[in-house]
Amino acid sequence: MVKNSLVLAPSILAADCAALGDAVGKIKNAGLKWVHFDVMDAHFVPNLSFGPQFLKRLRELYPDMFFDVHLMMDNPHLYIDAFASAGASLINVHLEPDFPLAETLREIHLKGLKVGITIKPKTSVFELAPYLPFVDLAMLMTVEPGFGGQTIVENAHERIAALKKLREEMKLNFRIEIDGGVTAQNVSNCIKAGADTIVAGTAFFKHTDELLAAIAAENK
Ligand SMILES: O=C(CO)[C@H](O)[C@H](O)COP(=O)(O)O
Repeated sequence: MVKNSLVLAPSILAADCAALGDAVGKIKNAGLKWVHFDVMDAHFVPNLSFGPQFLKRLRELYPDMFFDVHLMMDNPHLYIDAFASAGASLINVHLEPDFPLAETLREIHLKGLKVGITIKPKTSVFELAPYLPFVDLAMLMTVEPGFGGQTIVENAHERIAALKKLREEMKLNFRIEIDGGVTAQNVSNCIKAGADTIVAGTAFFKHTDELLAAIAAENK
């Protein structure tokens, strides 16, 4: 059975956008290594966020942090080079848009980065299967992507458990990441269902101590 270490990846989407450097500092001071970057193109999702130049500057300030880059974009393959050069540690692309997905996963891997794939809440977990042998991490969006601060979808636990079962059946060991609506109150059940990599924006930046305590309780 796969037992990946538990990782909390705070999303800086929920931080003060005028002080992103301080936000990464807060993550580091909490003893965490992963930082989640939500990149939005106003096409795949109805919102815009940050581009590679933000990542590049934060990489200069924080050379040792793990930058988990979630591309919510229709054409993510056109930006792999830019985000890799800017300092991404992992690049995560969605399954849903029409672009050369398999080639893009290979390109991310060949650049020496960790490879992630993501699905929206209404996409079947089983659609991930052909790509799972080629990724280090599979992420389930637990809200409709585009905005922070939403409520977690009702079937999050079932979807996490289904992905965990698929991972066991396929004898793989990719990480299972969840993103959206995670709180100190619901994180334990998500971890029990099989999530090992937790993205949290609002909960981390607004309720830091409660979230860290809830995760620490599951990490014993
Ligand atoms: O990908 C995202 C939105 O598309 C965010 O990462 C996600 O919603 C996390 O934010 P919060 O923890 O505030 O729900």
